[in-house]
Amino acid sequence: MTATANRKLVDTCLRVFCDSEKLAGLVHSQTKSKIELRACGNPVLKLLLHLSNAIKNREGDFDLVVQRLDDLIALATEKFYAFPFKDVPPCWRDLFREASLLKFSALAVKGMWAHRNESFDLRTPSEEQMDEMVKTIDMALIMAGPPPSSDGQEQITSVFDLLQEIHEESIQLPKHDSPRKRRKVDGDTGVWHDRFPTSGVFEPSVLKPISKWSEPSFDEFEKYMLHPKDDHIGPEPLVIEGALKHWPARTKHPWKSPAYLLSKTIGGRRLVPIELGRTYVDEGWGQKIITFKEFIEHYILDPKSSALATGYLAQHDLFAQIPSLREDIAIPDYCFTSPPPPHHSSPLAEKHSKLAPLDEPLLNAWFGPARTISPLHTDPYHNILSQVVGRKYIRLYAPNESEKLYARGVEDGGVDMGNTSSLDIGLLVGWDDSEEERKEANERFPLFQEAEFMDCILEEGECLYIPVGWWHYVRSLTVSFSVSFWFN
Ligand SMILES: O=C(O)CCC(=O)C(=O)O
Ligand SMILES: [Fe+2]
Repeated sequence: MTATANRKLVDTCLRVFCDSEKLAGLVHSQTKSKIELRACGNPVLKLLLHLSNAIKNREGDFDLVVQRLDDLIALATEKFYAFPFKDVPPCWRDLFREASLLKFSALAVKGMWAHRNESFDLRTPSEEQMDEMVKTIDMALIMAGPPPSSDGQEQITSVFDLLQEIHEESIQLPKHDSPRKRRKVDGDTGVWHDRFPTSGVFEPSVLKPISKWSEPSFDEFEKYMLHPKDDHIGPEPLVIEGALKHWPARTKHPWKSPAYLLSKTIGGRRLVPIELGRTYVDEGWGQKIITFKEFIEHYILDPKSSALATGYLAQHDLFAQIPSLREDIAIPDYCFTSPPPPHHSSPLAEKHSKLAPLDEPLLNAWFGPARTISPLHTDPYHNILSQVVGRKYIRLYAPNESEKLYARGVEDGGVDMGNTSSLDIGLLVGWDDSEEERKEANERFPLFQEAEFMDCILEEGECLYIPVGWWHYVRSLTVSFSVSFWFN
């Protein structure tokens, strides 16, 4: 019941997020954080403690408390721009996270606790208050990363579960309302569609089809990898049919249904990072963080009329962020086989073979409209790319074709793009641009046409095994949702 969820949520905020001892720990910890935060002035930490007490004791003007917390978040954000993202000193991440959790607490207490006495007014927060709460805590996760302790991570997960519960409770309509009305989430189109459109865009012909195998067993797949046809090349890509049959995402919890995805994301309020622009090597490419609902509404369901750039939720660990979606899928057994070391010798292969073994496969979501393009690149892991919704054209080149594929190098700013090719396959093959442009591009990259490839259209429900180091170019033909499982 919402009342219980409300109570638990407020309790977590007051007991955990506003815990002065935890915040004081930040002040007194012997880490670099302390020194750096001290350098910017102990007042920052004092203010944090002061605001936390104000929330805990429900003293003062909460709007003002939120404003001061916004100032602290802005101070931390400024530092995020002063460093490459991965080098942002932990203290600024800590400040961002703690100030955000306090802001969340202030919003939650304000939205749900009406009186200043010990009894709850069991009020359901308004839509706007829910929007603001979810945004605040999701931004903290995305910008600052999850809290370092597993306790801290569990607390955040349970807060999202409670918010989900409160949301579900709030959309329960009285019995006499029709089910049709229940699904109404979108003001413009009235009702969310029950499934994403299946219409497609231009479809390249498959010229060198990759072999297919229906549900190989664990042993059969391991043998396939260990005893390749050509010893110089090693295991080749393989389309695996039937392996996703039992995934809830393909059966009772259909990811092809926008309404289902929205229901899992607190009514589409969860934030996701989106890549914008044709491909990540194009000029003008960028990223932004938007709500799941905005993404589905503007970039997936209505990509043309919105006149926006293509948006792609690409290479994002959505399942760490939303664990209930993780329950709709299963790591394919194939990821637990022991693949052979790279068969070819190259600096890239050397780098791959030095990577520490993963404890668990790395999961990533790839969700977007028709015509997202992942340019030709390699990854340092084997991959089972699983197609949950829609279809994709995929073209692969063996590692020993690398000289014909014009890998980029270290670019301005020191970013190593050695795993990404300079080639725009769509342009070179003539799918996307004029004949003249195609010719010109081929003159610039004369070896490209000699490179041997294999290709496929990965259909809904199929997986593609991509061996480590193989170049791949991926182009969605319809709305598409794939999950990649990287393993070694
Ligand atoms: O599906 C895509 O767009 C790219 C997938 C990919 O590159 C991968 O899973 O490694
Ligand atoms: Fe990849």
